[in-house]
Amino acid sequence: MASNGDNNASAKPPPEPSPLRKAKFFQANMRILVTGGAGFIGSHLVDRLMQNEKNEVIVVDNYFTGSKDNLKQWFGHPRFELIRHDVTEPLLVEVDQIYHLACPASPIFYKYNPVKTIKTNVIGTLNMLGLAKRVGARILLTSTSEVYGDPLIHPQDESYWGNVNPIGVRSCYDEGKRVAETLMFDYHRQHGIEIRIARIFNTYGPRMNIDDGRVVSNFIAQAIRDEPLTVQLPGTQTRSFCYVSDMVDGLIRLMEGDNTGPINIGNPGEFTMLELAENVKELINPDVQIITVENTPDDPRQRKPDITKGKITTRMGTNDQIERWYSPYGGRFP
Ligand SMILES: NC(=O)c1ccc[n+]([C@@H]2O[C@H](COP(=O)([O-])OP(=O)(O)OC[C@H]3O[C@@H](n4cnc5c(N)ncnc54)[C@H](O)[C@@H]3O)[C@@H](O)[C@H]2O)c1
Ligand SMILES: O=c1ccn([C@@H]2O[C@H](COP(=O)(O)OP(=O)(O)O[C@H]3OC[C@@H](O)[C@H](O)[C@H]3O)[C@@H](O)[C@H]2O)c(=O)[nH]1
Repeated sequence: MASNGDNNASAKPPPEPSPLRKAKFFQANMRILVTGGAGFIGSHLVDRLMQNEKNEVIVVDNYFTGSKDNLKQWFGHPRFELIRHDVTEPLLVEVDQIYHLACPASPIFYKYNPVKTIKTNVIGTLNMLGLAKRVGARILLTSTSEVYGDPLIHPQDESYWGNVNPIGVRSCYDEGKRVAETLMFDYHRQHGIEIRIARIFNTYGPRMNIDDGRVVSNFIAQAIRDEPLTVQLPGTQTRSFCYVSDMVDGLIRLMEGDNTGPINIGNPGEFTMLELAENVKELINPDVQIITVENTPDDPRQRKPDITKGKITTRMGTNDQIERWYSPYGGRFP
């Protein structure tokens, strides 16, 4: 009987490992979980992550405000998985990074079921931190400029602790995100979890739901439908709008960098809501009317990010034009 050694003498040598392994920039494959990945920002983030062939992407979403349609380009792709799951329930998947976005973002949606919103922020973030701890993953939370509430300093930098009503109709979201940030830092200090916190400022772009209720999509939808643009009183309140691709750049750079945050990510170009309405009117429908309507309680009167810290960690976008968004989005209107 021939020995194993005799057999091997005529066998081919094993194949060489891929030359990529010896390359200077070789990285092992990365499995990345994106919660809320069927939503507006999440689906753009997934698109960008999928462009890197070393990434496998798992999306979990309960489709409250998101849609499978936002991800249909990835259905059937071998590096992509989509799971219907509510983050208020525990989840076990083996991943290296977690982008934790799951949470309704538009005020009309987060106020619709406030108890669910706070559960999503608190229990959802606890579950994702538990997962990060168990599998040793780095986790990034998409927090918000709303942690500054109705800010008493302007522009807002990360050292400001905010001016938030703890019992108001926006508190389920604002205070929910503040607790989520607390949980992130407690897991970091107590369990050594690698954390990243992005404080996102108002973001706009394609795939915002037409009935989303946020101001940019509202005004553009109204202008296209020839309905009056509804400026909520007083109209002098300000926001600073960031285009979604710049936001995604910032989030990925924050995840890949060394800074835990919190880091403001946004565009410091600041507009009053009246100015925004006039801008949309001029660009889309010069004949449309602008009217003023009642506002909702606790609406922040001014908001503009100080992005000094973010510039070091991420690359901020320029002051984008509405047209840049309007043309790809226009095709989706009825
Ligand atoms: N868009 C902005 O201007 C803005 C500003 C500040 C912070 N953020 C944060 O960024 C994240 C994404 O915002 P967006 O604008 O893409 O909102 P979005 O509403 O379009 O997306 C949120 C996604 O989370 C999903 N989701 C909600 N609750 C869930 C739950 N319990 N379990 C699983 N999935 C759930 C929704 O179905 C949706 O797909 C949110 O965390 C939001 O708080 C957004
Ligand atoms: O039709 C409208 C809608 C809104 N507005 C005004 O536009 C401003 C912006 O309102 P939006 O609903 O777009 O968004 P907000 O800035 O209140 O909250 C937003 O900011 C932080 C994020 O975390 C939230 O997810 C996001 O929705 C508010 O002052 C509001 O009063 C109008 O004037 N007309």
